[in-house]
Amino acid sequence: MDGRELIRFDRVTKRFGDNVVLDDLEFRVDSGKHVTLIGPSGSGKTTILRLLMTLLKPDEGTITVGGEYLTHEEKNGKLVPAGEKHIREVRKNIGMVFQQFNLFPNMKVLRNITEAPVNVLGLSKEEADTRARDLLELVGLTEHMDKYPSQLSGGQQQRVAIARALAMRPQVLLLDEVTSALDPELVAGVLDVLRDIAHTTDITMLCVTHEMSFARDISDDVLMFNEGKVIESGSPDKMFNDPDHPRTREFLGAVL
Ligand SMILES: Nc1ncnc2c1ncn2[C@@H]1O[C@H](COP(=O)(O)OP(=O)(O)OP(=O)(O)O)[C@@H](O)[C@H]1O
Repeated sequence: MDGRELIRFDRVTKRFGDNVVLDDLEFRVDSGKHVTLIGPSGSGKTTILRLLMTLLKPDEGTITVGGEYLTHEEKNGKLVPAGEKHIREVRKNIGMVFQQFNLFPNMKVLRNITEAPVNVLGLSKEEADTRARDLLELVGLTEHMDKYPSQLSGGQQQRVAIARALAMRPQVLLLDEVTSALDPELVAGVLDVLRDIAHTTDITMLCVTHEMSFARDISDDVLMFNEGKVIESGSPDKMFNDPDHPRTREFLGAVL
């Protein structure tokens, strides 16, 4: 599966009013790769993840995931705006973990994880339960499956959110600053789980983070964003030790 293009942004422009957030943006992510997006606040990193989740639409350009257009579909050889059904199908391939864990507060941990596999993928309750139990083991929360989210720490809630995203077996996992709402002592536990997933599964990851040592550990590629464009990309070794672009050097000098 490695080496095949999974995500493609083709000349994508996104504006909010006069603010051009993404400017004719081109980039690709191959299947199985772990890519980290870095760059100053406001450079458009979260906007990219939100476009992939179809929470936003580009003003210009196209985005494909697994060769399928996200916001368009082909009908009679023509590209037309995608219908709800098409968007739902493409979205099944994409999991996202947000800064705020966004768990269902009225459901116990196990049910938080089984809900979408049952309702969206049509798994039986037993199949979804087995899948959820395996994932709870992976994130180290087996003994908490009968609790409500409010009975867990923020770090534990975030690990449930990771398990919930993985339960859909997405091709790509989007991670948006997943530790930035956590107390410092809870960050390591969440990053350890994500390192484990990055190193033991073939899931594609697209990650926005300020945790540079984590980015170094898991990334195949690091993309530096500035003013809506990728101004430099490369291996973590290259990007963190010897970046070419002055703006990258300046940014990393400020955050490392
Ligand atoms: N819904 C929105 N309406 C208007 N402007 C928005 C909206 N969402 C984002 N923006 C603007 O788009 C720009 C890029 O935001 P984005 O959140 O993608 O940046 P970012 O690189 O993720 O920043 P950070 O590191 O601070 O999270 C910012 O100027 C932001 O104010």
